[in-house]
Amino acid sequence: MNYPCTLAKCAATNSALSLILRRILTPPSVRMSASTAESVLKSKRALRSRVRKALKAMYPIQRSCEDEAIQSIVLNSPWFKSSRALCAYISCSSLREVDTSRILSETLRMPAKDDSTKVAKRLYVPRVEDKNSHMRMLHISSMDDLIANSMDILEPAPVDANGQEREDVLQANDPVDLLLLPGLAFDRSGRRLGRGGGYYDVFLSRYQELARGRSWKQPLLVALSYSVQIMNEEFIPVTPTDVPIDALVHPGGVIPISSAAAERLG
Ligand SMILES: Nc1nc2c(c(=O)[nH]1)N(C=O)[C@@H](CNc1ccc(C(=O)N[C@@H](CCC(=O)O)C(=O)O)cc1)CN2
Ligand SMILES: Nc1ncnc2c1ncn2[C@@H]1O[C@H](COP(=O)(O)OP(=O)(O)OP(=O)(O)O)[C@@H](O)[C@H]1O
Repeated sequence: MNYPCTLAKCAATNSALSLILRRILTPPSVRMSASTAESVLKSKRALRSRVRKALKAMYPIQRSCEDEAIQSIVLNSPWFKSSRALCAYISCSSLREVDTSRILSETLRMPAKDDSTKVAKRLYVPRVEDKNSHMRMLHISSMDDLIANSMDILEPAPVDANGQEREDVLQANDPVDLLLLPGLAFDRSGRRLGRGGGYYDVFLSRYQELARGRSWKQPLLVALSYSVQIMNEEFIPVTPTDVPIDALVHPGGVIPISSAAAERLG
């Protein structure tokens, strides 16, 4: 019996198959030559490892100051206050991600009946479905809806406590107006480097296609970034499938990038 070896072969076959499938499904307009793709992949890997080190080197006090500043900027902004439905990540402190806990609890808090300045919001959070860059955004109504996955990131189970399937944002009747994105590196021109799974890029391109098909306004893509994660322009390597962000929130403020952001962020 040789289970681990068989499993390893299966995994290798699966990943080869998924590469072939991606090749077939990716239109020629977004393909790159094999050698360019390989060199971009290498530079992405090198940059990820550099940023991970920089994040690990941050003093905890610096991190918590930046977490507070970034969350306050989001919570006090008119574009967050007026949003009715959003997707946000559940931050993972061991990955040194910008904390979203205050934003999430504020999003889930129902407005007081006599408070006309706040609107009730619908919240969708990520759930990884498989290793082929497949992630869904599922509706939650409480932080108690979350359990830790194998990567130690909190995520919702597909069904709620009453046995009801959670709503998938791609199946919802109404659009989301805002997405709060994690990542490893960002720049002022809208480039974003993720952790390498392709989960967000695949999800974002699907959501944008859905919004186009339904003639919905595209949601604002806002990334949250510590100071050390902001790179000089053109430094982050990009491939045609990388989805650009609309705005960047860092401890010093908001950087509007796209024209949609300039309009909505003022
Ligand atoms: N909070 C949060 N949730 C998320 C994401 C995310 O980036 N942050 N994702 C966004 O995709 C998806 C999960 N993807 C993930 C991809 C890699 C790792 C991770 O642990 N990466 C390690 C390196 C692992 C390795 O290379 O061996 C790391 O980055 O240090 C975690 C989640 C969905 N949920
Ligand atoms: N829209 C897409 N369709 C098919 N494959 C994609 C798409 N977007 C990304 N990928 C693939 O996913 C893999 C990882 O991509 P990349 O390194 O850009 O991810 P990332 O931006 O670091 O991660 P994430 O998007 O999860 O934050 C690559 O093999 C890439 O080709």
